[in-house]
Amino acid sequence: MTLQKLKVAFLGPLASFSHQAAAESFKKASADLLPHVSFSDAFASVQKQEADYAVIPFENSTNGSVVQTLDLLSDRNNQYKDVKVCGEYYLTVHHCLLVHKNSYPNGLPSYDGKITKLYTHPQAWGQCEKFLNEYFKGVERQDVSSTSKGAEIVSKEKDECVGAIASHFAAEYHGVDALASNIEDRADNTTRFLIFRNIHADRTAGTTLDFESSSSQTPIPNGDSKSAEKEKETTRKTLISFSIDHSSPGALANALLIFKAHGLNLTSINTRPSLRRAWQYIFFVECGRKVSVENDDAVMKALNDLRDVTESCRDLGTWKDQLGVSI
Ligand SMILES: O=C(O)C(=O)Cc1ccccc1
Repeated sequence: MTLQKLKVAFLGPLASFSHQAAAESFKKASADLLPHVSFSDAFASVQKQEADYAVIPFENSTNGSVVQTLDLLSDRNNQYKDVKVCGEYYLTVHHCLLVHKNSYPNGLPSYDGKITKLYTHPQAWGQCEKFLNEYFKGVERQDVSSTSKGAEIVSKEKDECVGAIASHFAAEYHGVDALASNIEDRADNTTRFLIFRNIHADRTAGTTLDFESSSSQTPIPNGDSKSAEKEKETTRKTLISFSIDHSSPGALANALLIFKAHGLNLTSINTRPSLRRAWQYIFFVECGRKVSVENDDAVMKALNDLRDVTESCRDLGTWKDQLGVSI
C-alpha cells in the first residue's frame, strides 16, 4: 500500500506568509505544500478534494479581519458547502521594504525618495502604516495577489523605482534587498490562519498535528488519565454564520442569547454584506468553551435553536484553541 502525502493548499507563490504558515503548521506531517493564486482557488481545491487542507489568513492583530476570507465563508453561491475549519495557527509577521539588489547599499539613510510605486498584498498596507507615512507618503500603492508576488515583481521590473512589502524569506527567494526590516507598526504583529478541510474526506493528518488532536466529534475522555485532564483544560472554538430578519426588533439579540444559553462564550462578531439586499448582513460569530462531558453537544444544540430564530445559519467548524496552548 502506498501512503500518499497530504496535500496542503496555500496562497502562493512560494515564500508568501501563507507558505510559511502552511510549512510550520504541517511540519510534523508528511505534506506537499501546493501554491494557489487566490484564496478562492485554495478553497475550491479543498471542496473538490484535490487538496486535503487549505491554510488561509483569517485575521491580523493590527489590521483586523481578512474580508476576502469572510467572503469565501459567506459562500453566497453554495460553492464550498463541505469546507470547514479544523484548526488554527498563529504566525508572527515581520515585514520588510524590498528593493532591487544593490540599489541602496547603505540602507535607509541613503534612500533618496526615488521609489514611485509599491507592491504588496492588501493585508500588508494596514500593518505598516506608520513606516509608509514616514518614508513613502503619497507613493502609489498597487495591490497584488500575495506579498511574495510583490517581491517577484520587484525582482523582474526593469524600472528600478519600485519596492515591495514582504518577508525576509521572500527577499532571499526572489533575490532582492531589504531596504528596511521590521517595518510593521507593532512588534507583536500576528496573523491568525485558519486550517480548512473537506468534511467528507477520509484522509487526515490525525494526531500528528497539534491542531487535530481532537475534533468536535471525538468523545470527551472521562477518565482520570493525564491526557483526559489535559483535554478538559482545552478550549474549543466554533465559527457559525447566520442571517436574520432585519425588520424584526430583537432578532439579533435573540440569536446571540442562544450562545449564552448553551454556555458558549462569544469571542468575536464580524459581518459582511448579504448581497441580497443593501444594508443587510451575514453575521459570523466565534465562540469558545472549555470541553466537558456536560457541554459536548452544546454546539449542536445551539445550532438547532438558531435555526428557529434565524433566516439561515451554518456551522463552519469546531477546532482546538491554539492561543492558550504553548506551540
Ligand atoms: O501575501 C501573503 O504573503 C499572504 O500569505 C497573505 C498575508 C499577507 C500579509 C500578512 C499575512 C498574510
